[in-house]
Amino acid sequence: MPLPSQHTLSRMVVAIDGPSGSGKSSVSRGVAARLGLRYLDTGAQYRAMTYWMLQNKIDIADPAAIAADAGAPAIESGTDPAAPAISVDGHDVAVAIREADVTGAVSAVAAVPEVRARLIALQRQIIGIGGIVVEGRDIASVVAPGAGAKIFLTASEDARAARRNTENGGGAGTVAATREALTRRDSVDNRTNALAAASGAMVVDATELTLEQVIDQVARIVIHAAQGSAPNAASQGVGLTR
Ligand SMILES: Nc1ncnc2c1ncn2[C@@H]1O[C@H](COP(=O)(O)OP(=O)(O)OP(=O)(O)O)[C@@H](O)[C@H]1O
Ligand SMILES: Nc1ccn([C@H]2C[C@H](O)[C@@H](COP(=O)(O)O)O2)c(=O)n1
Repeated sequence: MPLPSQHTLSRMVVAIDGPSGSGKSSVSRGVAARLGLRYLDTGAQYRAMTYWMLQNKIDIADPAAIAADAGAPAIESGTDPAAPAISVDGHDVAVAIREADVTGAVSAVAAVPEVRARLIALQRQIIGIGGIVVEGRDIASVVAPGAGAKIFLTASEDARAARRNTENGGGAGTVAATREALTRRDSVDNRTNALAAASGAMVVDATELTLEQVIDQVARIVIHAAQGSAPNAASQGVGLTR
């Protein structure tokens, strides 16, 4: 397959949405690295906002309190897929935002409209003229509805829980707990953003695919989109929503 011109790709916005643990970060970074694009993890920004709220003892059960401070933290995201970076008020929080306290609170913070308005504006500023893979929950539907390629990445709950459990170094006994936590977060997140494919998104089911196979499939979709042609969905095991 001929590659599109570098100019076309350099303006491309690739939106990757999907439920928790479906592989958005791993796939987005892999695709961005392969195609020479930037990378933005919007979930990390919601986590960074949540980290700041917890550090500053804001009551996360009180949406008005969260809203009042939504403009306070200075959040900066790096866009190198080889070294994703995130800082709050100048401090590197890449590790801290993955801790259980932030994971347990982030859905409540992300549901506050003032938080979303602030972070969506920041995301659009970073996206700029394009050349970027952006992952989250509302990228194709809200943040960048004009994205040149839209992917809804999914996988079965069992596969997502098993993969996350392996990542956390857990034994087989904790898969059920991981699955429950993941399902609970999806169900709260689903009230803020429907966890469903946006109009025009290609659905990629990663349940039976290796990470490398998913990156191949998504990179192919992006290249086809940049060439202005439709990929052969049937031969790639992907579906297009209209
Ligand atoms: N196709 C795959 N096969 C096997 N493991 C995978 C696959 N895709 C992702 N993984 C692994 O699954 C785990 C979750 O992936 P990742 O963090 O990329 O998901 P995510 O959708 O970004 O999650 P979250 O929304 O919670 O941030 C990681 O350990 C990753 O290496
Ligand atoms: N565009 C986005 C991205 C993320 N969120 C929320 C939902 C998640 O629970 C949380 C953390 O995201 P993750 O790091 O798990 O991908 O942030 C959102 O509402 N919109």
